[in-house]
Amino acid sequence: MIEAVGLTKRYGDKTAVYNLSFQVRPGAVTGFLGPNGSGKSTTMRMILGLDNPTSGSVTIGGYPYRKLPNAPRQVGALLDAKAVHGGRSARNHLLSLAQLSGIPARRVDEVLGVVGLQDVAKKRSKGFSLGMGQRLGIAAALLGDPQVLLFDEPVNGLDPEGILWVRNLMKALAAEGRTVFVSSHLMSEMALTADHLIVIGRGQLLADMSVTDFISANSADFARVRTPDTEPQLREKLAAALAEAGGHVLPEQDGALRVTGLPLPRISDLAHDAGVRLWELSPHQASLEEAYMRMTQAAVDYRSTADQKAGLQQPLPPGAQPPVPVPGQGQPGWYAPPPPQQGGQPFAMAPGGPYGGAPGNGQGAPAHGYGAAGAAPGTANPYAQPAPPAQPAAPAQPAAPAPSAAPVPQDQPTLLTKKAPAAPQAPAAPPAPQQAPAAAPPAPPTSPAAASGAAPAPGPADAPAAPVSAAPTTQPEDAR
Ligand SMILES: Nc1ncnc2c1ncn2[C@@H]1O[C@H](COP(=O)(O)OP(=O)(O)OP(=O)(O)O)[C@@H](O)[C@H]1O
Repeated sequence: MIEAVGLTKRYGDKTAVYNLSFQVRPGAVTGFLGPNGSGKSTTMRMILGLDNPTSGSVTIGGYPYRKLPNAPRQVGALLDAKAVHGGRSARNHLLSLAQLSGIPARRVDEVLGVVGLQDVAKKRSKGFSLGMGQRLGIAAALLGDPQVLLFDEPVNGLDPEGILWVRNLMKALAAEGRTVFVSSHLMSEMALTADHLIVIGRGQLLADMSVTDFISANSADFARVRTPDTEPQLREKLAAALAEAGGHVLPEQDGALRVTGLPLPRISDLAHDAGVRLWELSPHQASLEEAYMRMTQAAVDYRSTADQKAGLQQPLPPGAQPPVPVPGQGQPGWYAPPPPQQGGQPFAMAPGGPYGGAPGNGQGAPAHGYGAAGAAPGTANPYAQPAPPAQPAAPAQPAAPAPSAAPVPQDQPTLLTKKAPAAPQAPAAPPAPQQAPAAAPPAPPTSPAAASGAAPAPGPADAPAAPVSAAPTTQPEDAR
């Protein structure tokens, strides 16, 4: 198990990681998510003893990495696939790492086979493609057959077959009881690979929970309802009935309606009562990408001047007028419904019809769409997954890391409530971390070293380099 307690890292006046506490448990793939510059690599470097924390600590199996007995046999990592001696062949690169750690040469050939590089084992790695380099880095991480594995963006540059292979590899490693900690920006891939998520923003913990809980906590489940394409008036009629009954209704591009706030049986009954035939009525959950975007948007440092939400925005039906952004406020029209506990009220009835009405006023007045006038916020989740236990009270917010930090209110965007963008310069304190709703399982046994009660190894100077592609990155701190 990896355990961070109050982990903080400052580079001069830059706070890269602040007061981070989490556990990464064996037997699961734990995804490590966060926007660019949020501190993921810094955290991984501290886990691997490549950077010293300014304060706090991080241990693997109860030991700081540098004091871990026989660390290269217990921990493998891929931090930077390019950190190899390009003049060496793949095999020689792995062989040199193996020799440093007392790993037998036959293991080199084994891992070359595992990552599919056996045919190019004698080729110099400087001629490798990005994906081949990633495979070599993964081979290095696997070399010591470690119980704990860290991967920083392992699928970067891999082809679809390679991505599938990495996904299956991570899952297989976790299924063997290993601790697998993997960072990625590919949400669709994380949704398929990870069991648990640790999400950070601006160096601070935003969420520590299962993937399922994360999506539920940051989006509402919804229903898709479709009426016969040939009779558009039925769609209008149903939308009005659903809104009247307290539902929140959004048009989808293909003519269907996206409905939150009403359970499926109720939608069916309302359609029946209104004399509207249905071509589709199906339950849906927002994607991890939608939930992640919703959660982290207040903690994004590097944002394109182009509309970064374009692909997530609610598409408008033909002829509908797009919502008009309120100057100085966020873009209306988030695609993912807000989570129920955020009191999401995506739509209120627009005067003048479903797509008409005044531009959003930032308080819930719609620019388009259907909805119940004055629908109660916090409408129950329509698709009735078991409600998670009440979240424990959020811990007191830590002081902002930099003196200039300006607090930004917890972002609770709804489809109509627009958020004020973060102040351009001031690093904002991210929202209070979400805790896993379910009680954390008891901590499984720690790494073999700790479990066996082995005495800590000598100090840092004696710690052998890990047989990992992290090893060559041991440049002096602050050199970047
Ligand atoms: N050696 C260093 N010296 C100064 N600042 C650093 C150093 N290393 C990291 N930082 C800063 O710390 C912050 C966190 O960087 P880090 O690389 O950990 O983020 P990240 O989450 O891994 O980002 P990405 O997703 O883009 O890889 C950034 O603002 C970065 O510029």
